[in-house]
Amino acid sequence: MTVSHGAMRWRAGAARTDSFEAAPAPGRVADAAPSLSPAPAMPFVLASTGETLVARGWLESVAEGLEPPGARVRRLLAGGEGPRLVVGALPFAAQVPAHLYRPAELSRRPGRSDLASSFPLPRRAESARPARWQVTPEPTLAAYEAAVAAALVRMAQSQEGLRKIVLSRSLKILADRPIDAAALLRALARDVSVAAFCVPLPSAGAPRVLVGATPELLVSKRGRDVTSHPLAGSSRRARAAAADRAAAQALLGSEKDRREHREVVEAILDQLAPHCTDLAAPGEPELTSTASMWHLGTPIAGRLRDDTLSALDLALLLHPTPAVCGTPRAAAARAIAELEGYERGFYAGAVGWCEASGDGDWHVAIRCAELSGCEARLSAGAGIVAGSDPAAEGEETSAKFAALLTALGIDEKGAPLMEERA
Ligand SMILES: C=C(O[C@@H]1C=C(C(=O)O)C=C[C@H]1O)C(=O)O
Repeated sequence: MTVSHGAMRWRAGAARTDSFEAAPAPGRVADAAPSLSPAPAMPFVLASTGETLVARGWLESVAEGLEPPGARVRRLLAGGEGPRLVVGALPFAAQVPAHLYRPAELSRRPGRSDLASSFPLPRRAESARPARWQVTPEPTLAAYEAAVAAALVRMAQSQEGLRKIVLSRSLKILADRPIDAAALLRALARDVSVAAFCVPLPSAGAPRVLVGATPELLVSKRGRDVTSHPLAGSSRRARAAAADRAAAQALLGSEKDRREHREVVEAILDQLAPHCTDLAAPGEPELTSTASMWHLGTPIAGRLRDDTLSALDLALLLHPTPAVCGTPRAAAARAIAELEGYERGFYAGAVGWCEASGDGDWHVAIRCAELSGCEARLSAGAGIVAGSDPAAEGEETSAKFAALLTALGIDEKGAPLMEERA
């Protein structure tokens, strides 16, 4: 079988999963469904604490259609050859198509594998790493703070009960050489408290990939057991132990952050309740940390009443939670579209996998960057509620950029970090 799309043609029958050749005749390309993808240049990788999943190659995309994505995935996985699972990414906005595909090869290992040694990802020579970086904030920090102020006014005057809006900003990065997605993934994966991921994205031109390291589990399903671990309420970690502990305690005691957090937990419990028995969450949030951030988190667990909902169905039910959108959802999404001033793409969406059995994991796509050649776009957001301070929310987004920027070896202005210069 040969499937064509964009500028590449991939032979599913070929022994290697990542071989592709030059473009077929133009007429053939025009016929192809827009959601089809050529063989990705990078594998799909999801390295969490529970499992490391690497999916190479590409057999078939989940085509757009009138049926809900969960039903289309079930149909795709009902027959054919290859691993009986789909991998991919859900965008933030409902009007952007999801990117889900069946890979050609699958490797799954329990626990967190060392990506550097376990998986031969392409390596680039030291001399080929970028030396100069240009970082352009989109929007600027000042414009972001003005948007936060506007969001506070909008909530205060809201007729729709608008009480949380998650506003983000982005950094557009241009390097003097192509950015090495595999090196970035390996650097991010050193923080074992996060799920490091790499998702090849559809592209008509240069390969595009979403790379990140998220601390937030949207939903996981094994048999009838469902879990979620929402986060909301954040503080930058400090280098000195005493200051770090103080930052954590201040976060735990913050009424504003607890209110921001409760919005997410209540929304997830409300969405899951009709489908679950034994749905449970602790009444108080817990502290959870990454290498650079403290968050308030709540582990949620339930048991599905019946097993017809897949992990993907559940992800689509919950997404976008108030951790990345707001409450009420529709009004917050409208406010985001009007106030943010850029397209989120797959940032604040979800990345994960779903098998034919319905089991699967979906993680919230934050602390990530879309890479293509010499370019990257990083995004970071913060939940705005009554009592939020625009400057503090701006600083929170800077703190959230730190994981990606550190892994790239630069600061928010594009200057090499001290460790990198040494
Ligand atoms: C939106 C982001 O993070 C989300 C927002 C948080 C907050 O507002 O405190 C915390 C964790 C995430 O749920 C991001 O990292 O870009």
